[in-house]
Amino acid sequence: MAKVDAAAVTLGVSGETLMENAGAAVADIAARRWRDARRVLVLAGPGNNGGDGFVAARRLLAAGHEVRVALLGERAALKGDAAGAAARWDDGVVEPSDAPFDWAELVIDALFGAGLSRPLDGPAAALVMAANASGKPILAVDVPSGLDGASGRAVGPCVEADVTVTFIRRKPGHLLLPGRTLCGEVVVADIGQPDGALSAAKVAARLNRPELWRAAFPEPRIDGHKYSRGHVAVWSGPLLATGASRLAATAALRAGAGAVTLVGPRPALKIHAAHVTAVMLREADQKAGWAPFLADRRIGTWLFGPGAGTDEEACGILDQGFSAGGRAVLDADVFTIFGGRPEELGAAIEDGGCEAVLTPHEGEFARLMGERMRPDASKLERALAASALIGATVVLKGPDTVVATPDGCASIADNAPAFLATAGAGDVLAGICAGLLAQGMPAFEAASAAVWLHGEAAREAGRGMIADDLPLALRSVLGRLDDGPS
Ligand SMILES: NC(=O)C1=CN([C@@H]2O[C@H](COP(=O)(O)OP(=O)(O)OC[C@H]3O[C@@H](n4cnc5c(N)ncnc54)[C@H](O)[C@@H]3O)[C@@H](O)[C@H]2O)[C@@H](O)CC1
Ligand SMILES: Nc1ncnc2c1ncn2[C@@H]1O[C@H](COP(=O)(O)OP(=O)(O)O)[C@@H](O)[C@H]1O
Ligand SMILES: [K+]
Repeated sequence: MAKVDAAAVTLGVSGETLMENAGAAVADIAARRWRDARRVLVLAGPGNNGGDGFVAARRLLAAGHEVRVALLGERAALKGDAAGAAARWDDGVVEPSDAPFDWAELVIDALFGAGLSRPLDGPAAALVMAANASGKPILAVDVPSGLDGASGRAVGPCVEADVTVTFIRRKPGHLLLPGRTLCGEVVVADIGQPDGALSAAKVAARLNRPELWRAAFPEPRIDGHKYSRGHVAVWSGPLLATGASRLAATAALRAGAGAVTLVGPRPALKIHAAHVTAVMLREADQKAGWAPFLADRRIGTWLFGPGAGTDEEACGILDQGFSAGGRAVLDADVFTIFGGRPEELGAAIEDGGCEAVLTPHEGEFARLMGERMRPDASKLERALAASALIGATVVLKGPDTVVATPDGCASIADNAPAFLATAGAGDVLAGICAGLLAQGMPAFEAASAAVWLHGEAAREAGRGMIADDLPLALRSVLGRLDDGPS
């Protein structure tokens, strides 16, 4: 944002104008969201975030509110645009220890924004804790003070906001946990930045919404047939572990793959046969495994991991997949098989000439990556680093699922409901992803679309859903996608 700011100034919009617009947006949202709040307490910090607070204070006063400003630091020490904004605030300021929380009906947190450089301590920490303890509604400017906007981490005390008004674009910290929960509702305000200012910053991550991947979403063709819609082979678990692969296979079919085959040993197939109809079954003998099938039918996409096991046989089957090349979705047991050896996983993917998508949850990710990640790296940085190291698209799952590619693209999702955390949900996600890859969708778009559809399917199915409900719920989600932008 500092680069965007600087570019805006070069393009003829001054920092003073940006700050005035930022403060005006804050005042406007405060007045609209809390119509009945007459008494507003603004907590202003020593930098430009505090400057935004002074602008908001002046505008709210002009609009008829009673306003008090508690300033952290000396008024005379303010610099640049913040000093200008404070100079246009004609009233006095109070010491942080005198901040009138009992009097206030709304608190505006303009202590620290993008310039936070270390955990809050001393008077800043005390003020944040007092704000949280006050029980009054809090509107945070840019980010809740104490939150690192780049990572979503709060290493020290942090404001727990009801609404956060940020500028120009959401930052990763508004989406990554715990940031998302500390922000409350996030409102993005335009502050008159000139066209072209944003291109000054390399935007690595985007919010996962259909706009991101809709153009690459596969459309069935009138002259198509089932094999032109892609054929997915899913390796089945053994007799007593068939459910996971069956969930994945069903989801791949619902996601639009033309054909899906579960491949595995006969005893397992007998269980599958009692459950599935449209999904095909193919026996693979222990020795030859699925190599002949993958080669014979020119299966373009294969999925391995859910319920697969980690024994010697499973490892052999996985090797055969790599040798077959094509597109691969690797999940679950793959991260145990390659635990602590991500480079070797990368080499196997490269040697096979595969295009791979990996779908670990945090536990599997840690198992796979061992000690390789910096402890303070954000979820976004970790997914990007793993993706670059392994040479595969990485879907790092959770409430804030990140999709990352080796060339540095990323999406962050915010649409999964908390009740999606249920056994088998991950298998369904892997299946949706395979179904989209099989239809020729590029890996980043396919993985991002799969994550979004998965979250929407859970919302559609509603509370009480189980993983088995998700594939069917995809129908109405896909139907809405056809209706246009959501
Ligand atoms: N396009 C933009 O980027 C715009 C940014 N604006 C505002 O400017 C803010 C960024 O301003 P700044 O870069 O001045 O940064 P901040 O105002 O977030 O904070 C910087 C100040 O806080 C001090 N500080 C940092 N961490 C501290 C800690 N833990 N304890 C005590 N003091 C600490 C620094 O020494 C510095 O004085 C944004 O968050 C936003 O609110 C808007 O005014 C206008 C447009
Ligand atoms: N708190 C949460 N809120 C929303 N979605 C979640 C949450 N926790 C996990 N998920 C999602 O639920 C799914 C669980 O997958 P996973 O852990 O692999 O389960 P399983 O192995 O049982 O299939 C993932 O898609 C993950 O992103
Ligand atoms: K703030």
